[in-house]
Amino acid sequence: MYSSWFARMDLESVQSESVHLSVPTRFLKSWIQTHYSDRVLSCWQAEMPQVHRVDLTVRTAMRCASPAKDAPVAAEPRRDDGRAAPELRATAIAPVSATHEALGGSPLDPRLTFGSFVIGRSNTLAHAAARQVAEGRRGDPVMFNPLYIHSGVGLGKTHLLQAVTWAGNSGTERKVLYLTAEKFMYGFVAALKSQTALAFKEALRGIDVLVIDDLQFLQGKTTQAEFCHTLNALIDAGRQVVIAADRPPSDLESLDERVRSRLAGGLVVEMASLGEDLRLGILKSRVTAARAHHASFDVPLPVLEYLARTITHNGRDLEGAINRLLAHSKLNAQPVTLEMAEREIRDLVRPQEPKRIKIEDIQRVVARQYNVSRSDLLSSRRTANVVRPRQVAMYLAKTLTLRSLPEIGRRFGGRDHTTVLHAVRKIEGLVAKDTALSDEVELLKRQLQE
Ligand SMILES: Nc1ncnc2c1ncn2[C@@H]1O[C@H](COP(=O)(O)OP(=O)(O)OP(=O)(O)O)[C@@H](O)[C@H]1O
Repeated sequence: MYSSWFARMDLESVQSESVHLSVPTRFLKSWIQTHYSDRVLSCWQAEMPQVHRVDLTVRTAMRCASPAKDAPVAAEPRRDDGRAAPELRATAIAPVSATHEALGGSPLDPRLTFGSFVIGRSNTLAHAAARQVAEGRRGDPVMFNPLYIHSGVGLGKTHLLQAVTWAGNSGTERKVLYLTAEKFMYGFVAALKSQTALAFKEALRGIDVLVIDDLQFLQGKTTQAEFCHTLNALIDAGRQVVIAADRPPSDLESLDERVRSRLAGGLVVEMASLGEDLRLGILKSRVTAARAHHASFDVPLPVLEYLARTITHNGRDLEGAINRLLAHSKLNAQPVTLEMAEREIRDLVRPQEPKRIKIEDIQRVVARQYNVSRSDLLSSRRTANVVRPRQVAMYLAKTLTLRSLPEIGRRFGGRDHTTVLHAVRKIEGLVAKDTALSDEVELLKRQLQE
């Protein structure tokens, strides 16, 4: 705890009755103020009884500006509208990739650049934040740290993170390292085994931007602790950290509470599912990319519109659909028609995925139904008018979400998992014999699933 919260605290000055301390980030400042201000003051008073106040401020965390300040950061040529030109120049790919590999990063796909990333309503903010990070220069103040992007499967997280890496590494000034969480774990475990863990840590801390993909796969206490230290060390030194995962930080159940709050302390951006316009844009850009190698390949607009309307799931299925049409038209030497498209992509058209229900939604809907407040549900009050709605809400949380009993307990005011289990069993039993309650629960389920 000391090294997480206090190791980077500095003493700025001591006046007669007050002490001035500083920490490198706003997050650390607010955490220490909320959780430790009284203890810090009493520690001072034990040494210097005349001290009555401890002031805590954020000191600017900047690295020394590099002499190569004017060097261009992104090799991607820009259009008037500020977007990058369609493809990263082929000549830029080899050296960037080589630099990245020399740093021990995970492999990069040369197609995943800002140029090929299509912007739509669901990803505008994530894209703008990623772009800002990629264009930052060594020594610039870091605006949001960490930048945390989350979304469901196949909605463009990896694409965006790799785009940051390509663009960031295309200048000579900064080193951007892209690692999947698995590669991070593997790197750390291998370093421990070969007793080079120190060198591994130093190498990580020597980079300007650390990009970690699929954080939900980070496992193991030691690796997590190491990840936490790396995160703290990088952020405190004014370096940028970018993270992607399939859920928000608060839902990363296997991670330590401190890591979760640190992750939530930067900018957290959700990318929602791809809208129809965005799907059409992605399909068009895929066709354009395919035509670079297969000039005769053409997909009429009505076919693209049909695909955008029917393949709603994720970007990977859109890519798969274009690949199939390409393969079919090449192998059979036939033009792409609507009929052929319908036949080829039949299995990619999936039924609508059930809506992902959040525990907060359940608490809100149940509180409204029973005319209590959400804080009543989370409180320790045990009056009948609160106990039953709370049990119903816990029951719904267990049946409508994938959350575990301990996680549900935590989200209901820090209750034990046995309390949740008791509530679930109680409502299950009542629903079986009490039709009024059974109807009520059914109604709540419907409201939540709408
Ligand atoms: N906005 C977009 N513009 C262009 N391509 C996109 C976009 N969003 C997704 N894609 C494409 O969809 C496919 C899946 O995207 P990606 O691998 O980035 O998803 P992900 O969110 O990282 O998925 P996972 O959760 O499985 O890691 C890729 O081929 C990607 O290029």
